[in-house]
Amino acid sequence: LTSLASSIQNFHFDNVLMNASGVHCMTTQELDELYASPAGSFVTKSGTPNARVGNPEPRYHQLELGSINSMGLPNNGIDYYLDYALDFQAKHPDHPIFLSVSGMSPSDYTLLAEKIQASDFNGLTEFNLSCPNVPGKPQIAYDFDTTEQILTDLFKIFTKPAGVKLPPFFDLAQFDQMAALLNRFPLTFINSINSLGNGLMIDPATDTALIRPKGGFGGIGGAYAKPIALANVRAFRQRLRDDIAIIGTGGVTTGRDVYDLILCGADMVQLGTVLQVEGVACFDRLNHELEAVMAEKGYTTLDDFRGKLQTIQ
Ligand SMILES: O=C1NC(=O)NC(C(=O)O)N1
Repeated sequence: LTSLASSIQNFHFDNVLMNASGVHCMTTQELDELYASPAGSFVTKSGTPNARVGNPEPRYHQLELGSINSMGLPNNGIDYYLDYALDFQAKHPDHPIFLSVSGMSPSDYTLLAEKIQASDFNGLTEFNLSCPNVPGKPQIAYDFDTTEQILTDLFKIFTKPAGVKLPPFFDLAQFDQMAALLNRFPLTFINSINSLGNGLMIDPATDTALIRPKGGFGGIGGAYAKPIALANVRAFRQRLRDDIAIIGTGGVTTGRDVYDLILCGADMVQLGTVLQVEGVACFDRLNHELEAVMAEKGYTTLDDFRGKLQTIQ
């Protein structure tokens, strides 16, 4: 699979696995480790206009079937990640990477876009429209009007490869509405899904919420998220323009889960909770497990089965 070429438009990645923003990507050291790993590419922690401390701890907890987090966008600021990206691309011109950015208000997205547009960054930019964990702030992409405004303002000035990180949707009319909106913009990709917003889990010994922020409310990731991730990838693949690539994120713990996201239409696959739990060893394990599933089916490339989910006739 390492020779596998999966492309997002003009970009070619030597394999489809990469980290999900927020996991193993806060510091230059963690980003360097991702480059040194078998991951095909990597994405930075969402950079905000100014560095942020984020929410009070405990703000992350591993669960039996996944994770809960209410980090609150702690990050070193957009300049830190942009500086890293510019230095990285000078050293590794043939290894395109993703810069994730998040605004604290709609106007922040234009500010972030202007900064990246003015820079020499030539990778892909992921505009995070779905953080569920900043107290008082909504998951932007649940508000269609605000999303339309942000994308309209953004694409007036941004001409580099861009995508949006979406929250999970749970209603077919919302898939229709969001896809119709996204199809109006020159997006290179969408990334679906972000964590399942505002879940709650309990410490059985103390009858207390597991994490401190927001009375214990946080985004759910891991195996719990798989059915929702599959449905969102499938629904957007069925509705989006063919030239908009889809990064599938959510619920991956085995190579079969990677296979299933690709079967639903994913061009690349991001790993969150499994990378947090297992570390960079998960990339080799999952690539080998994916290879085994493909071999079992007689497939040699992802194009043999991408988007070919069958339905019961
Ligand atoms: O977009 C995000 N999704 C999450 O699940 N957590 C982080 C965060 O809280 O920073 N952001």
